Amino acid sequence: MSTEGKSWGKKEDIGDENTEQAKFANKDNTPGAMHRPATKFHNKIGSSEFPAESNNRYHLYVSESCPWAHRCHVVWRLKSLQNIVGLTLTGWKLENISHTPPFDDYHGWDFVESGSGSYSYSEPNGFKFIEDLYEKAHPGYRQEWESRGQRPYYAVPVLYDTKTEKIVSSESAEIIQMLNEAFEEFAPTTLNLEPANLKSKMEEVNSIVYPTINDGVYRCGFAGSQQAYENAYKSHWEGMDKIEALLGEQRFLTGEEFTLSDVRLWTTLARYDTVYFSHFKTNRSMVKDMPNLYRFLRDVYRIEGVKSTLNLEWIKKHYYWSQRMVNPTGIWPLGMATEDESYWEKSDDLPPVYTL
Ligand SMILES: N[C@@H](CCC(=O)N[C@@H](CS)C(=O)NCC(=O)O)C(=O)O
Repeated sequence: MSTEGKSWGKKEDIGDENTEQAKFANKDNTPGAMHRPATKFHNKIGSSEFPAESNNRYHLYVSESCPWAHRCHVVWRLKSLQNIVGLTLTGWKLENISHTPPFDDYHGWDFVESGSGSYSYSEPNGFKFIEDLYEKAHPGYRQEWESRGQRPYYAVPVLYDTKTEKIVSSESAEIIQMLNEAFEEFAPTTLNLEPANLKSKMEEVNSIVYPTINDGVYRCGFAGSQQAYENAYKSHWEGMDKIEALLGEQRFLTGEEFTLSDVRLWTTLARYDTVYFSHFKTNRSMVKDMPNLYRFLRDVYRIEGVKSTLNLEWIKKHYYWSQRMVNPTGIWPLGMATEDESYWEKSDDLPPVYTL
């Protein structure tokens, strides 16, 4: 049976903006290669429509399961924006994902069972599903996708403006930059995760990490043909080996300083041994068997605040249960090494980089 064409996304959805998807788009033309659709909203905090303000005018919607959204949660926490930018964690399910119409039963992330963690979260803007947010901010959003025969892309993270009821951005790479710098005048920390002198090095490592690792694991897992999977797997492991070697020479991706690039790598690695190794068939090695990646994983985990953003149970349930095109039974596995605390903390770890 041919599985051709059952992968996610079409090449023409990549968009022509200067976004990550466009810059690092999957160049594989093999039928069945995955092409992540472009996110639609790319406004900036600090513009006349969206001036920097505190008091939760802006609200961040993230899923604890999603690695892109997790980036934002980590930066929000490290920048101590708890009383400045609101936060809602979605539930873990994405129900009724389908690649073929009709898409009527697909509503995206829900707020029925809200996120876990040591502080409480709520959905203050009256949305039941993330679909409600997208439709409120951009009426006709569903229709725009359905008219092209596609499932509406209800991506998280979303940075939402409660005043204008518009989406500022739905692109994690841009949201983490804004969280890092746009609320500086209100933020109780001087931590800068994108120092000017490291920007070009950051871009250099992002250009490896995004296509081969962050999106790379999805290119393996969502491949719709054997050939597309094999191409994605090869490129993924070229990237992993490069980063393993780099982290053998220095503590973080750009040297000794922890930056947004490290956050971006970390949220993928944190899911690796639980999910990607088996569910996405990236199974050459586990992170725990790659000494430098594993050291990095544990090192970042020990930065104060990071641990509280990691919800492994919801990560596991989300992928294995929601992605029925990959795992039709929806059964999630038991017995993960990552569920043991000793996986994350070892006595010979380096001292934490930051204590907030
Ligand atoms: N380029 C986006 C990717 C976000 C993304 O694809 N999020 C997935 C979850 S991992 C999502 O929300 N999917 C919902 C959908 O496909 O409707 C970003 O980095 O923010």
